[in-house]
Amino acid sequence: MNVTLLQMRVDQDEPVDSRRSRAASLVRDQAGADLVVLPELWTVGAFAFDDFPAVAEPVAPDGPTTAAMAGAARDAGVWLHAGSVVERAPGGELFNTSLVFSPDGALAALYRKIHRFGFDRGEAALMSAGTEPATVAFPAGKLGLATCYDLRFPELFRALVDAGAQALVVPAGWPARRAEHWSLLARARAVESQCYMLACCTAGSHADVPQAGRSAVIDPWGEVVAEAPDAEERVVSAEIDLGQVAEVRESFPVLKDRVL
Ligand SMILES: O=C(O)CCC(=O)C(=O)O
Repeated sequence: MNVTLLQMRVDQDEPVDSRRSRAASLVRDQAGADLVVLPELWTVGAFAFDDFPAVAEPVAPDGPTTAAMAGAARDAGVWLHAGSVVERAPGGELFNTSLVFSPDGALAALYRKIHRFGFDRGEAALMSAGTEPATVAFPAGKLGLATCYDLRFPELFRALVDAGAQALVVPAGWPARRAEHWSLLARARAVESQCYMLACCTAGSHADVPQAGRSAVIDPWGEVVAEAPDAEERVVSAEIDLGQVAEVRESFPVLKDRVL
């Protein structure tokens, strides 16, 4: 199957509405792919905390990002992991919520980021934490969902493996300053989970935080199959075979030796 990561530029001088249209058109350009992935909080920028309340939107058919991404998935005929949005939940709280659409434009899954970044500031102060790990089954296999800072918490990935994930999808707005951590942890989670890793980060710079880019497709042996070389806007595509997950787990059965 073909997977395509859209490493979009998120710069604060581009209005949110025009970036939303641009994202929809980038997705439409990927007709023929099986799965397309966008980064974390690409509408506003993961570090543009001051703007979160103003862009917060419901996950509802008429929410602007839900509507645009459902339409783009349908037009392109692809499974779309639409990265994440600042969700305003019915009770008023904000969540960092990832959305997955099927090729008919239906919302197939949502995942509210469990580990919020910022310690006692930024996202951690403004947003509520999700509580449920999430997977989504699609024709080729099962995706496990996580978001950015979640990558630092291997226990979440163990839960996703136990739930049957064969590919882990991690949208991010990871800062360039810790780009080595991003690449290292993405590979580590692929190796320890014996899963594909689809790690899609933003490009550009917003709120004075240059982004890491370096989006990557990593196989269950930890080999990098495709990777953006930098933090420019890039389309990263790869052919993957989810059957390799079972092969790697059978030929090198470390997951069977888990004790805890
Ligand atoms: O863990 C990190 O270094 C970055 C995490 C982050 O930027 C985020 O979760 O938005």
